[in-house]
Amino acid sequence: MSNEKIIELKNVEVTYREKKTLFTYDEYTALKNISFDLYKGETLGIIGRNGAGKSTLLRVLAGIIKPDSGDIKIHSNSISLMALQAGFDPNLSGRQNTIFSGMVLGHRLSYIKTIIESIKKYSELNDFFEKPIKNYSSGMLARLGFSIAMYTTPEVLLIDEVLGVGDVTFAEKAKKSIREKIKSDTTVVIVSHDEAQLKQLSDRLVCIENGVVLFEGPSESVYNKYNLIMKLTSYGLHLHEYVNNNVVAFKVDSVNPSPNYSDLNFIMEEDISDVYFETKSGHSDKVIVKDNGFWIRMFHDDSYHIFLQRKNDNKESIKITIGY
Ligand SMILES: Nc1ncnc2c1ncn2[C@@H]1O[C@H](COP(=O)(O)OP(=O)(O)OP(=O)(O)O)[C@@H](O)[C@H]1O
Repeated sequence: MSNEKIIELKNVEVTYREKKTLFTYDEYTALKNISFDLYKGETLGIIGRNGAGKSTLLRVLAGIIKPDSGDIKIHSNSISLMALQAGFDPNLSGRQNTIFSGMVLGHRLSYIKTIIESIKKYSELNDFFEKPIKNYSSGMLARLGFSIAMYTTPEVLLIDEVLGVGDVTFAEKAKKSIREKIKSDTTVVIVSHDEAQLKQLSDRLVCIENGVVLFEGPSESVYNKYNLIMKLTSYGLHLHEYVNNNVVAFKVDSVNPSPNYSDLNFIMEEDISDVYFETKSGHSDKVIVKDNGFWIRMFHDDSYHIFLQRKNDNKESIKITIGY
């Protein structure tokens, strides 16, 4: 990874508009105030639950969607979005779509002709490669998209949920190829629900929730915070706010819910000296920290501001706000 920025996003906002009646529209803001930079050669993972805005973000990075407001600077003319059914013409064959995709990526026809048989072989589509892709299954489409991206070597490869495509053998082959791309100069952005694998492959993770970047930073740290949200929400609790400086990781180790309260056990990755909380209803107290973990009892009719104080750092406290 270098210090050279390949894509820069500043306060990007995207709103989908669907016509309702002649004069009215349904609007949905899928991305709000998104700012981050993508660096040359890095592998960035994007995590977030269903509907968080991940695919929309990839489409913005690919230049397919223009932001409604904010700024995007793309310093590359070779970006490939690998997604199920991205940018293919359903009436053209696999071969014709391959040629078309290659040309969109800036390759000459003579060059595409030298790699097209390798793409066909890699895709394992055999005779289907010559047939219109409208007859393909979603796994076959993904295999075609994947194979094209592997051989046309874009400078930036955006991968949307296609790591586990096809049968087990193809999926394994695909993962191996991705690892090779990651080792090369290619800049890779991956969206996947296989979070453990995402953590393994990525240098950095961005976690989005409801269209905003919630956390961004080293994979392990972001992954742990994301797990925290998942765990809290699976028990009906909401994480309202999280304020820190990006490097602290913590997870909820166990939760014992009762009808009136949840006992939450937080485990911290680094040295904390103090924890105290305040509730919306005005209750506040100190919490005992032991082996970098602490329990907190959260009553369901309140929400909690939890302040974590790091050891050797008197100035900075981390604040999380959780509640129903
Ligand atoms: N073309 C569209 N028109 C209207 N709303 C859309 C459109 N595409 C996406 N959305 C909405 O925007 C939000 C973000 O969608 P997006 O596909 O980016 O989420 P995602 O994080 O990729 O989800 P998933 O993990 O389920 O694929 C969702 O609420 C979705 O319903």
